[in-house]
Amino acid sequence: MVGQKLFSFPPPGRAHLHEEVLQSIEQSSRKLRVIAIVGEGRAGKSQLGNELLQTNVFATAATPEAVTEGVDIVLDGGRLVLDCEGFNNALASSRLEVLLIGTALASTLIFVMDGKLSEEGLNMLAGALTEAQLLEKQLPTRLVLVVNKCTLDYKASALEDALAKDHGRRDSRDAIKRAFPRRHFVAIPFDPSGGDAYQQGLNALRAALDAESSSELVFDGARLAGAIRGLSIKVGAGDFDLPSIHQHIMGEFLQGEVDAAMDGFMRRIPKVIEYDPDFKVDIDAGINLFDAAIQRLSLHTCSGQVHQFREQLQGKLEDVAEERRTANEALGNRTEPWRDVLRRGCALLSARQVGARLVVQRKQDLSPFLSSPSAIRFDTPEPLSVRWMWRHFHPELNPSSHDFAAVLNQHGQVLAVRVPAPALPDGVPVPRGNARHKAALSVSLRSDAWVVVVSQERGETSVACAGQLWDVGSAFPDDSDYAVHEQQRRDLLLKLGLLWESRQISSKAKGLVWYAEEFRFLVGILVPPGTYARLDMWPVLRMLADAPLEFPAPRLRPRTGQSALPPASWRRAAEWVDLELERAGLPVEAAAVLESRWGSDDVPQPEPSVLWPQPALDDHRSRGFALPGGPDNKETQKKQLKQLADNQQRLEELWKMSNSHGISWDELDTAFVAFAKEGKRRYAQWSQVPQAAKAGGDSAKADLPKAAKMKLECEAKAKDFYAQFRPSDEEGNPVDPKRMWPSRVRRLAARLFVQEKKKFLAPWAPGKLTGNLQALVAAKMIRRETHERIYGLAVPDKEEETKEN
Ligand SMILES: Nc1ncnc2c1ncn2[C@@H]1O[C@H](COP(=O)(O)OP(=O)(O)OP(=O)(O)O)[C@@H](O)[C@H]1O
Repeated sequence: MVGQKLFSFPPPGRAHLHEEVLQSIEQSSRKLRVIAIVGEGRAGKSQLGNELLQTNVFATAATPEAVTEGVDIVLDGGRLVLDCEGFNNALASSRLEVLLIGTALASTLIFVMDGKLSEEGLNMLAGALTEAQLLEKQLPTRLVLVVNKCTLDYKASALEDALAKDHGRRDSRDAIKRAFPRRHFVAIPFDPSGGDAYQQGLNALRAALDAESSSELVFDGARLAGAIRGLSIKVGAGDFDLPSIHQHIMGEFLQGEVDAAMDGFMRRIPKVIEYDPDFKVDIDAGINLFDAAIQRLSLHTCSGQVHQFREQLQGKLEDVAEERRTANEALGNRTEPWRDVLRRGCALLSARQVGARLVVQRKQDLSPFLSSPSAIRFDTPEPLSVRWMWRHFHPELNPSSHDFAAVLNQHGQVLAVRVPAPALPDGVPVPRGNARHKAALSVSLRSDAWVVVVSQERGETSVACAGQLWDVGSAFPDDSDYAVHEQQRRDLLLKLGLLWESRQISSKAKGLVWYAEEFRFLVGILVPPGTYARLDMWPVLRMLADAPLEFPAPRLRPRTGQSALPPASWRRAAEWVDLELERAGLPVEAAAVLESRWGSDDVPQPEPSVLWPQPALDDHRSRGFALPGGPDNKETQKKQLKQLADNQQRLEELWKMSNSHGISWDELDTAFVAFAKEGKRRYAQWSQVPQAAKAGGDSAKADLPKAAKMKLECEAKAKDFYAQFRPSDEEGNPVDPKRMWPSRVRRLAARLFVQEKKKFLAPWAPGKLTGNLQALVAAKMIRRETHERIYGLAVPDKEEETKEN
């Protein structure tokens, strides 16, 4: 460890910063406290520095000439020790700059006086603090005042006693007191041999340095290096003053605290993994971290600057909170209410073919568009409502404005109206559609805003973003199911994918949040919230993102309702046959001993007819003949093989002879009757007054058959659906949708009713009886044929075996 020169004063005497030395500070990975040793010339400052570091790093000599010139430094772990040139040696140049540099940078200032606590020394110290502004912006520096080479017997309270004296120069004493609320006094006796008394003095100095060190200003290396550079520029230029230097260093320090609070906050903030309906980000936690640091250092006196950095922190915290909130909302497929208002408004306008253009502000400021003379800017943003949209864009109600755009802020409030669009840039192909579409495209090319356009001619809603314009079809969904069609959805995603690329969003996770957000916005204009939760965009988004996501997709609900019944024969024939063979004790995987001859010339299949081919029966007959597992002795195996060959032959005869064995006429009859009876009962339930209500004769509604009740229900549903698009009448009361669009309501109600009826009577629909009976016959035949296969074989059924023996 050796002392290195940080500042020197080559002729003509301007401060010179040694960059190579500064770099060692800059690269330090630790937080640094700065101990600056300043004071009178030849007072033994370098020697004290050596004693504190317990090694000879700073040059000392018993000469009258100055030994230390400029500022030497030693980096010792978390401590940066500054040994500064003395200021009042008659044999050296007196440079106040050095005193200023030491005072400005110090976390702890060791001020050394030679031999006695002198008035001149106190004045020098106060001289560095005289400016009133400095006192406003003081650094939280500690003072350790050392009288070195002392021959007098000072009390520990000597400094306080001296500061309490009134010599008619209260100013400098007050300055010291206010600048250094934490101060210590140490006297070190004159002793060239370094005896006990000298060592005691040094111990007192070390104790003073260790006391309250937690409330000291600390810098990280890079920030401290930045502060020193700034300082050197000011000192080098010669026009420095302490307040500005302090302000500069203070700024660096506060910036460090802002970053530290930000880091602490980021560690505590909840991670967005799944949608949390109670998601909340408490930005006060981050502010509190900053406030705690300020309080620890008693920095209240520099309130102006602290306030400024506090506000900067608050801004950053709000940005993070907003980003997390958006991510959470995106995961939950939620949307703000205003988007629903916008969607309903567009739906109404497009239904009535009223043209409109709305610019929705996103991150980018839209002020340049609003500065046009025709634009009307609201002092307080107006809330958006369907009624507002209707009145504003209707050409008869508002002839002066309907051709211009209305601009909304991110919260869906109207910022300005009558906003004209800039011309389309050269070279951009003119989109189909009218002037509104061109205007929308042009705004979207110049900002990140979404522009929603309702076409007057076609009554269609389109959205422009980042120079892309696409129709979202009629926002008035005619389909009672509200679903966005698969193709339409793919189109949107594809276009969003292009946008994503064009935005060059670097982080995948951030990109996905953005993506989800855009998607939500777009779909939010198409369909009511809630219904599009099932559009299930996550799989698509994951497919698009080739890198693993930072947060997983929401867990998909496990599939329920899997039927315990054998699968329907006509759909999953092979599975049904497997189950049947297994039930009879025949291993499905075992290699067949005899191949099936079904379908060969010897055993031909029947001609195709209404009932043939039956897939399950065909599959069953095509399976090879296998032996059930049994005792492994040769005698029995031979017997078993013979039996199997007999079984096959017998079964083949059956195939040729009989077309519907295994089921009796009676069984078929019973099945037919059961089907018809159940169907009749179900139909009665649908179309007749319930028996209980007939007997009881209670309220009028209970008397109605299910069909009539359903009719009323469907009508109400249809009305509900159209109610969301209805405008209000002159008094502001919502208009009855049945009066407004009678035929639309009637049509939708009829369609819903037919759907319900189909659902209720589905199992008894025409053709179902044939299907049912066919399945029954096939099942019975397969059962009978399985019995033929295992007849006489040693299936793990002991009784059969004994019978044979
Ligand atoms: N307590 C002490 N008792 C006796 N001698 C001392 C004591 N402290 C320092 N000295 C001696 O004083 C001399 C000057 O010390 P040093 O070189 O450390 O002074 P300095 O303050 O660093 O000088 P400069 O202002 O030139 O940098 C040295 O010879 C040193 O041994």
